[in-house]
Amino acid sequence: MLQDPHATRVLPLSSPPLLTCRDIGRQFGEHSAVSGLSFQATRGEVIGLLGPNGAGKTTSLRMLAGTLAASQGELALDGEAFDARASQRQLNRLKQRIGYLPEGAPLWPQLTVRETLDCVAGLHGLSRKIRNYRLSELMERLDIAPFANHLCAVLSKGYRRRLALAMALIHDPDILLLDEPTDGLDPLQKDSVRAFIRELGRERLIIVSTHLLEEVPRICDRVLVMASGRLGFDDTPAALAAMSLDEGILGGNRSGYGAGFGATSSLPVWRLTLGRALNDRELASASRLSGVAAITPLTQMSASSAGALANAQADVQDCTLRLTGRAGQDPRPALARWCGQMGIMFEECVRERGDIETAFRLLVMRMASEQGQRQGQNHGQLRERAGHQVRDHGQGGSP
Ligand SMILES: Nc1ncnc2c1ncn2[C@@H]1O[C@H](COP(=O)(O)OP(=O)(O)OP(=O)(O)O)[C@@H](O)[C@H]1O
Repeated sequence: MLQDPHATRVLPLSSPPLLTCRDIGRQFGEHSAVSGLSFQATRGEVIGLLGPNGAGKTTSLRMLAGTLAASQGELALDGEAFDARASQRQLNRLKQRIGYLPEGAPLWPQLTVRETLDCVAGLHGLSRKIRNYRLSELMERLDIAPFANHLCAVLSKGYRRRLALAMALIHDPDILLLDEPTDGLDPLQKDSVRAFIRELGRERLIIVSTHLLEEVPRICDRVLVMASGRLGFDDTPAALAAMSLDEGILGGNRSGYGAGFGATSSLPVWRLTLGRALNDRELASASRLSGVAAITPLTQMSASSAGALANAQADVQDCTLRLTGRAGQDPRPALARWCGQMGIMFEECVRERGDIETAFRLLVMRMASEQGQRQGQNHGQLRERAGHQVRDHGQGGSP
């Protein structure tokens, strides 16, 4: 679903939020890097944080990790304030519950892998016994044990990333904030780290910022999409992928027959191939069949959507249609019968689940255009206000 910027996702009563983020924002001088970020999250969730370059992902993670103060809004961990309202002592205690893997995490080049982890564990105040146990466990799990006595200065990029992940995990935090955790890893290690993240996510809250969209359905059960510092989407990876099937996402011209357009992302969709193209009367008739919410020849989709979906739909023919079912209903039996009566070959009907890359592109384009409109309105209001001031000034100054 598209995010109402003022709404906070409501969690079931059985799972109280571990993290509450209410309207937080961060300004750098005049520039607003993040604004109005609101969401709640709980233990057991692995959340993907997506967005184009400069969207505000790292700034958000830094605020959640407590390494960057928010300029506005409220943050809470288990209901306890984790922001300017809290004392330094409270903040330090709560920070112990968070593990943060920053982008390009710095390492001490003159320390070995083991010394680095030992040092970080010491900073977290872990006892010698727990320290040794955690160290061996993490080095084994992240496949860095063979490099335990190597200096950080000589580690390859992938091994640096694995060590940085071990550093974020050494104190067994409840919340893990990972900024591009698989960056620089080879394909096998990517798979292994993704499996590890899923495993860790069973008992923790994990927020992962990534540009690797194929990673999202594999490790995340929820996705937040940001653009220009704002949150624009908060739902499951499947719901995001399904948005690529929703022609209405760009707010373009809808040429479908029947109801349901603009809300298709939550409805089942099929790609239907018939023996011949349908004329307008036939399309109207098919759209009234039981279980059909909408039926549209793919070639009639709006130019903007067709352009954005060009890769997936380069070969569309007039006899290929998008069939959208009503919620909880299967439109195929009625449609197959209707085709039989009309003497039209019902060639193929394939369920479409959408693709996350197309959906992401469409969503970000839409968010950018909404942002442009907002800025246009703001400029308009500013111009209007300036006009009033000039007029007021003129009136006040006239004799
Ligand atoms: N310390 C800073 N001082 C000034 N501007 C900053 C600072 N940190 C971030 N910004 C700006 O805030 C915006 C958001 O940056 P941020 O790094 O959070 O984006 P991002 O989504 O993580 O981007 P990327 O995907 O490229 O890593 C950018 O315009 C960036 O230039």
